[in-house]
Amino acid sequence: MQAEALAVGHGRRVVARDIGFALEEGRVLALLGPNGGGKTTLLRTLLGLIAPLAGEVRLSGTPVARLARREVARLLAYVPQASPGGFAYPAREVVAMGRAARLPLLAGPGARDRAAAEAALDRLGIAHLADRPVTELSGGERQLVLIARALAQEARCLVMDEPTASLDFGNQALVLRQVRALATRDGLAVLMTTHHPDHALLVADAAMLLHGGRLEGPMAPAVLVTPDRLRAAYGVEAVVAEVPVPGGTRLVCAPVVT
Ligand SMILES: Nc1ncnc2c1ncn2[C@@H]1O[C@H](COP(=O)(O)OP(=O)(O)OP(=O)(O)O)[C@@H](O)[C@H]1O
Repeated sequence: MQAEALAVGHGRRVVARDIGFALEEGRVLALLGPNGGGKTTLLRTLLGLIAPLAGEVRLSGTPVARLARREVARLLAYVPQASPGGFAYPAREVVAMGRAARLPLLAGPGARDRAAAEAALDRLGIAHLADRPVTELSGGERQLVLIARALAQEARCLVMDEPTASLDFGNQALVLRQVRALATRDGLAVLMTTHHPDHALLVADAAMLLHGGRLEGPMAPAVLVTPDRLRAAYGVEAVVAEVPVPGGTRLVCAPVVT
């Protein structure tokens, strides 16, 4: 996926301009930014749901605007936030819904589609949840089901809207581990929005910060995530420091509350 000289917004109101980045296979790109900074607006533009106000988004070299929705879905899979509620479909059925873009219109899933759904459940280590209604799953499990649904779509690029939102500490780590593995092991291109600069440091190859109508980056997370930038974007003091972890050290970002 590539964005070039992109301006995004609603109607005639520009939310951000001069946006440029390329997302490559095998890489995780994190999109940071304060509430109202424009992350959702940018994601919706990348998905072809709202038109760019300037510039263009290309998928496999073709402008998204020239692709039909089903073609976009074959190249790009969207993973929404896991919200409670919804219908009590078994996880297996929810994952099989990811095949819709690959089916002839009005056709039900066939053996190949069922196999792709099973493979996606397996890949995320949630095959044992296949028959459980998604409404009875934990937030982390539900998020993994939604990622599996995107995998079943067999697109090479995943766009995730805050995959760790409203997850507890353990489930955040569980989902982040899978996000990293999807890029490293499966060679997928992953763009994820996050409210946690630390998550960008933890799993992303590159990070971008959207605020004040501009996009900073992409650049290495360790270069982007600095106390000065976090103060400017979020109005908060933060420390970024090396801490020992098994096998070495890593940069950690934490807010300072006085
Ligand atoms: N449908 C819309 N019509 C007009 N303006 C909108 C619409 N949706 C969002 N906006 C405005 O666009 C700006 C960016 O909002 P957006 O939802 O993209 O930010 P965000 O970074 O995703 O925020 P959050 O982190 O809170 O989800 C805000 O000023 C918002 O009020």
